[in-house]
Amino acid sequence: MNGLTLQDVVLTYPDGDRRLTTLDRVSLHAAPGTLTAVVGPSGSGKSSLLAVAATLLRPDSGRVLVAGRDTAGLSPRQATELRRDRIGIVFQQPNLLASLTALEQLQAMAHLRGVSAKAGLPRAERLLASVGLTDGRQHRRPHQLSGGERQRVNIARALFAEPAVLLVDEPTSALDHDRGARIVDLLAAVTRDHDTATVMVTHDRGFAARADRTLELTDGRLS
Ligand SMILES: Nc1ncnc2c1ncn2[C@@H]1O[C@H](COP(=O)(O)OP(=O)(O)OP(=O)(O)O)[C@@H](O)[C@H]1O
Repeated sequence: MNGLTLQDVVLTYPDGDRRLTTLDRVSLHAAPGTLTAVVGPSGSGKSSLLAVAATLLRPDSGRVLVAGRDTAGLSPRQATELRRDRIGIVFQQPNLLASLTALEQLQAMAHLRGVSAKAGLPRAERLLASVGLTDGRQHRRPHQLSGGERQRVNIARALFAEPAVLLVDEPTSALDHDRGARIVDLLAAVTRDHDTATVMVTHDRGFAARADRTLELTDGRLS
């Protein structure tokens, strides 16, 4: 199955001499071209869910399939390659490099993949234009951009490798309500345009309602 699939995922953390169950038999399927919001309060396991989906954490049991590929048997190197090629990740705080312009942030992604920055330029320009970064703003460094614009660069950068799966952690936390709503709408649009299986975690129900569907995470259980 394409997209992202979690089957009966259990994740525990050590907690003194016991273990704390953070994800409790979580199953979900995110199809290509759909935006799924996972909403839940602080501590419900949202970041842990994304870390497991990103193959950054290995679950205690259950399966994680990325673009149809079972991630269980992957070596660390194969998991790194899968993340680089198939998974885009948008963190809460845009972790952009302070010294690079918006365009250069994307060109650096080309470089990471063994493509020259010059060869990556047209794609970088197209992607930035598609998230609304035009009129010279693509040549600005992060401190010369607004919080919403920085998040747009972050999203464009995550799309650079044409990922099958896009994982988004609280993309609106640094933004006021209107800018946050526009970022969620942008995520819905890029999800359709790039046919990504997008999972966005948020504690904000209003933003979650703008997604194609909303799932609730409560104490590690998804419903
Ligand atoms: N490395 C860790 N070791 C032990 N416990 C952890 C670890 N990381 C998270 N936890 C615990 O797992 C639970 C879920 O944490 P998680 O960060 O996934 O929640 P969250 O829903 O993303 O919260 P928030 O909205 O506050 O970011 C919490 O009880 C947290 O204390």
